[in-house]
Amino acid sequence: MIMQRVCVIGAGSSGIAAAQVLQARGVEFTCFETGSAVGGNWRYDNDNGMSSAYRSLHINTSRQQMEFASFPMPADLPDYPNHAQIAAYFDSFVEHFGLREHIRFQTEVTSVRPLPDGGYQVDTRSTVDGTERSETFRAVLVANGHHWDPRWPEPAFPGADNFTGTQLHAHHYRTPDILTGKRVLVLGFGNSACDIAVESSRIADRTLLAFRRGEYVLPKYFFGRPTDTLSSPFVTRVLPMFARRWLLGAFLRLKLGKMSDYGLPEPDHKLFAAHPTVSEDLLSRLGHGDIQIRPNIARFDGDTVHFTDGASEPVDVVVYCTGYRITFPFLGEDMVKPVDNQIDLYRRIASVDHPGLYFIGLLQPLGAIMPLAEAQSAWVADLLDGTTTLPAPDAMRRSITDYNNAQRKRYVASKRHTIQVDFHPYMHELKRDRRTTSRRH
Ligand SMILES: NC(=O)C1=CN([C@@H]2O[C@H](COP(=O)(O)OP(=O)(O)OC[C@H]3O[C@@H](n4cnc5c(N)ncnc54)[C@H](OP(=O)(O)O)[C@@H]3O)[C@@H](O)[C@H]2O)C=CC1
Repeated sequence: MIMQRVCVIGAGSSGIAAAQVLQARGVEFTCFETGSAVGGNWRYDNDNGMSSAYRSLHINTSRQQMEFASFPMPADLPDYPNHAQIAAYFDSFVEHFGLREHIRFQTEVTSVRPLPDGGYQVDTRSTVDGTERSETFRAVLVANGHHWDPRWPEPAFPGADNFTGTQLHAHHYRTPDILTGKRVLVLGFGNSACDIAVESSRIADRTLLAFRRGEYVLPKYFFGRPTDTLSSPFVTRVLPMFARRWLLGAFLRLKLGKMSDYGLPEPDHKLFAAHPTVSEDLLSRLGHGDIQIRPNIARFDGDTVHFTDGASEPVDVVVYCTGYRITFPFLGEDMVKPVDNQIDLYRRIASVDHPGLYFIGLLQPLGAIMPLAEAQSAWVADLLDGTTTLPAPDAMRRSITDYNNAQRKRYVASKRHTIQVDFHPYMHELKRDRRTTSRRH
């Protein structure tokens, strides 16, 4: 039997990007989605249970940066749309390209197994009536997202089990009413922590923001323009990293001063050495005294949180904004098992050991994922329709090692920095690959 079809797992922003590209390239495919709608993380209260979106969520990359190249966002949307506007955009993307009929909704992928003669067996289960099905595909594009499986502090803080207050992860946070009048502690210094601390600071009795490492808090605007529009393929080509670092550092100093001017510790790393923390509001909430800074949690005792500086105070609610684990429940551990979020893929897309297994949108860019997922899908489509081939496995492994070494040099060691890419250089790398008939190391 000749397997023609390709499987796409997930109909979030990356899955629908893949679907559009495959359809345009005439590659037959079926996309499976656990929930009843497209949009993944950007679908508030998604019935697939995997969205981490909270009611007040606005994207922190600009509309101009996040739109698909094949389908611009409506120009009347704000610079930083909210989740409902983004989900509506994805709905219209799917309608425009007629992709809905290729998406099998309310169908969970339970297992993906390689077949002895190539291709994959994909097992699914209907979330409506439990019907199970097995089908074969010549390739699998995994687009199940990486912001849905909450990472709780590892190891848990001593005494956490007996803490008498409420503990929740940012993944489960939806609306601020649960914080009203409470003594709230938000842990972490990523974008979830900033958004939730700011929201808490308006209604809680007291808001503490605790973290183990200082960050640069980037504003959403510079010179009246969304911050990420200051970068471009031209800028990243002509200015080396040290020059971009110097320039952004100078802009930041001019606009905001130093982080310590707001009572924050100065970061112990250079700019661009951590995933950007973007907030227009955090610094002013600190200035108003409505958020107070604390070091990391050391332990819990009843309703009291002890911090690493020896201080302690009573807290009612702890919101863990400690990031997410990269997991693939449908892939056997013998296939792909990220350890501490480390996953080795050629160009952050292709499995070396499992030909035909690709990952779309498994990236954390300095920029937005959506156009990169679209470009990755075109890169994969070249392989699927035979336009190009992959390099030899050894060359791919060398490339992966180079990438991992560069990551270690560039970024603060953290489980949140294993899949980072720079938007324009990565886009350029994919385009350069596509211009060659055989992918080189
Ligand atoms: N508006 C938007 O568009 C938003 C986008 N996002 C995106 O979602 C993704 C996830 O963001 P987020 O949820 O903030 O998670 P992140 O992984 O970005 O940040 C996790 C934070 O928790 C800290 N942390 C982890 N473990 C511990 C621990 N045991 N003790 C103390 N601190 C710990 C990390 O510190 P360390 O750095 O030291 O590891 C880091 O500060 C990011 O890509 C982010 O940009 C999130 C929210 C809003």
